[in-house]
Amino acid sequence: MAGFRDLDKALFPIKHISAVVKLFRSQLEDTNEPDLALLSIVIGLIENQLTSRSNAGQLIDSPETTVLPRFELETVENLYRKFKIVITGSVEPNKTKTYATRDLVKRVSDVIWNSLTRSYYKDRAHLQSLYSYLTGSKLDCFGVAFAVVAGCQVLGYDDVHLALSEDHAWVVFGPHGSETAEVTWHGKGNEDKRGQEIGKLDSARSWLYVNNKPVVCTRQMEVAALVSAINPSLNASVDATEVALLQQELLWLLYDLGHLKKYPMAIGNLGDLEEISPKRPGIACSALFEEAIDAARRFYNNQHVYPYTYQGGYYFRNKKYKEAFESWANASDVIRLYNYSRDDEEIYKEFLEIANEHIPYIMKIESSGFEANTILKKSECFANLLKFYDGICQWEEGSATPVLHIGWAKPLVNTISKFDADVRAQVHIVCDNMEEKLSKKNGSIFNNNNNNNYEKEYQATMSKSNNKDQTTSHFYPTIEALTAACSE
Ligand SMILES: CC1(C)CN=C(N2CCN(c3ncnc4sc(CCF)cc34)CC2)S1
Repeated sequence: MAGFRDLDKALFPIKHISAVVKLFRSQLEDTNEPDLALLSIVIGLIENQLTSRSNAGQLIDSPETTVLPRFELETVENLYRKFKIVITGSVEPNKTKTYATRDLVKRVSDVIWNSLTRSYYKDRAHLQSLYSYLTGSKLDCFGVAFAVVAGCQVLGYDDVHLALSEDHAWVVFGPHGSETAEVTWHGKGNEDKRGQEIGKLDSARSWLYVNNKPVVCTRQMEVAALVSAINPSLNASVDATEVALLQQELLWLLYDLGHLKKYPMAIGNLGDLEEISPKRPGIACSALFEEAIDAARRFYNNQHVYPYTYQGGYYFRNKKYKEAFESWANASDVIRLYNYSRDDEEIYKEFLEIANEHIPYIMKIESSGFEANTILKKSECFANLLKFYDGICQWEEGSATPVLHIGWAKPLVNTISKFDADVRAQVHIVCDNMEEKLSKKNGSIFNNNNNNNYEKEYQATMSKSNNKDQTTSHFYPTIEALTAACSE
């Protein structure tokens, strides 16, 4: 581990954002073991100081001139030392340079777990860093997983790494990261599974474990995870701009060093920040959302949903409704292969908001009669809408827990009825991929899909369906399910 070196200490007392970027740069460039505990304490200290005081609205213009309250070296050193003592006081360091064991990982998780405050509001903001852990004995579920990895780094286990799905975090360890272990809890009222292997049971088919295509972090990607977890919010509606600027600068540093290449959500986070306040001429935020999608397609066999909802949300906010429908149809194309389980509430809420808030809002605007080239005349919009709803129907099929209810069907029927018959008639539905559909029933879909055939399949489909005069949409035979839902 790089440790807290004299050249890092020389940057203190920290008064500007640029000094924090320098600290991160030296940790990321000078060593292949950036010190997770040090960086998490520094970021947590800054975030907590700047989001607890009422200093909203300070004029921010650049990383060099934005004045931060002084962050003293001594404060950071004391917390850093405290973390080392908490960890090495309970678990013996790895003197023999061996791989971590399941027992070791579980013991580090127990040290963190048993030192947390008995009961507190787990979803509160600013509970993700070691600063929160060391000063308030509180961590959120991501923060516990991160703290376990930072603890294993302190003990000298460089094989223990953070594994991230779109709504959960765990660790990998052992030769080539071949072992997995739960180290934190997930969701409300669920018994934690700490110490157990990942996704051996039916949970393997839930979105929560992304069909065993998690983002497995390097140390540098673990730094990207702590930077992504920075939460600039002062309250529900106001952000501390200097914290948002710091997060954006650090994400660009990680991007430029190549550490976001396999981390779609971090690229998406940077895209969201760039939409609000562009810092990098030449890289539009829309290009970042596309980059996140490409990374998910290339490295995670297109099993992640969020890259498409980052992009769909961007198009929606910018009134590009035709493009938003396409992104949301692609998001639905991912979820359809999963089985919905009780652990998947977060993505359920995401699709519910798109289907029952965003799409009805767009329909209202587009049918107000003042839109010249309204999307209601575009067959590809209708096709993408059907594909969006069809994917959700397929998600439900074969799942123990139902997804759709009458609350979904009303906006759905209302939306479809807004398209004229002649527009609907232009959509030719080709029912193919029957074998893919059937194999989902008996669970084999996740086996042959593991050979990452998404890229080949994607290219083949794209080359086939580029005829201009009509919209040929590749659907799966659940249009019946869809129309049945409509007639309810
Ligand atoms: C399109 C969206 C609704 C916008 N923000 C989204 N996210 C915000 C940032 N998120 C994340 N960003 C970076 N890394 C991670 S790891 C993780 C699972 C818990 F550990 C979540 C997450 C989660 C997803 S998805």
